[in-house]
Amino acid sequence: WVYSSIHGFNQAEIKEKLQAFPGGSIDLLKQDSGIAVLTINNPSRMNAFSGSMMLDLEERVSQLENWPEGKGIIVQGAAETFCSGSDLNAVRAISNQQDGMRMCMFMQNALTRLLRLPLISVALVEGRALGGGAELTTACDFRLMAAGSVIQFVHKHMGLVPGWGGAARLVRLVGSQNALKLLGGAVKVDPELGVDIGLVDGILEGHQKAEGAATLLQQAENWLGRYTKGPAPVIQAVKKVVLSGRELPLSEALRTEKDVFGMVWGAPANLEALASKSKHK
Ligand SMILES: CC[C@H](C(=O)O)C(=O)SCCNC(=O)CCNC(=O)[C@H](O)C(C)(C)COP(=O)(O)OP(=O)(O)OC[C@H]1O[C@@H](n2cnc3c(N)ncnc32)[C@H](O)[C@@H]1OP(=O)(O)O
Repeated sequence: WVYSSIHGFNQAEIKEKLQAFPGGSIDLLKQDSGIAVLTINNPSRMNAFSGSMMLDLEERVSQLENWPEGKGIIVQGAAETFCSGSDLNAVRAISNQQDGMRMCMFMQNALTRLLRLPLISVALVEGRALGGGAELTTACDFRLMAAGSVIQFVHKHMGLVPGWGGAARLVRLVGSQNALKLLGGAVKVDPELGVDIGLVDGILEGHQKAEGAATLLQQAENWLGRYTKGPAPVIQAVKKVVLSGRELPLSEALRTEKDVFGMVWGAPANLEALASKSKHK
């Protein structure tokens, strides 16, 4: 949690406020494969985040934090587009300073927890990821884009900067020079540019409803499968050591790595591998 009561954050207050802006949902499907699919679902508003969807997101993240069998997660939008950011109707209604700050802290908490899940996460971007939708993509470990899709931090055009943690994460992903260009120019990032600057990890062909070919979701699952093959405790351990290396100062990251190592050392997957005398040819 980035913000709690010691930062003057009153979660109950903002939850009550957000509840007043209903519409859409965040749908979670946990699969036996250990890969979950999280769908941003508000197609009549290009999957914009209503207030109740922000609450839904936090609830879904809590469910994923308690999923021992989980290994990975794909975040996608419904109806062939990703997410057009905050619902502008809600934004207009809470455009005062106090509510804006509360919403910002709530979403930073939720997206930070999403990124910190012990699961390998992929944003599957089809169509547009705008404003808060672009920020959401940075709260995943990887981004895959369908041909013809766009990620755009449109905040400058709204007289804003990212507030859901998207700027801080973007700098870490693409460096400060590229981040400044993307935010300062509200640049439309297509898949090729995304790959070029290191924001995007793969380009997918086809559509969600592709006939006779792998759907985008199947392609994303195949892509992710390379990294989630193996027992859940080991995959979760991999994510934890990378996360601590990414977020913590070196000494703290090393101590965390020791603790995580302690959890896999002598555990069933380790003993099985030792017994099988495996060769890594
Ligand atoms: C920037 C900070 C903030 C944050 O980080 O919290 C935000 O995210 S603010 C939101 C930023 N996003 C936008 O400003 C998107 C504005 N919308 C568009 O640019 C277009 O609608 C677009 C490009 C997403 C789609 O254009 P297209 O021509 O394909 O479709 P329509 O414009 O007809 O859209 C269909 C329908 O969706 C409604 N819509 C789209 N985005 C939003 C939104 N963010 N909030 C509320 N409603 C949205 C749009 O108004 C249309 O509704 P209709 O009733 O049919 O007019």
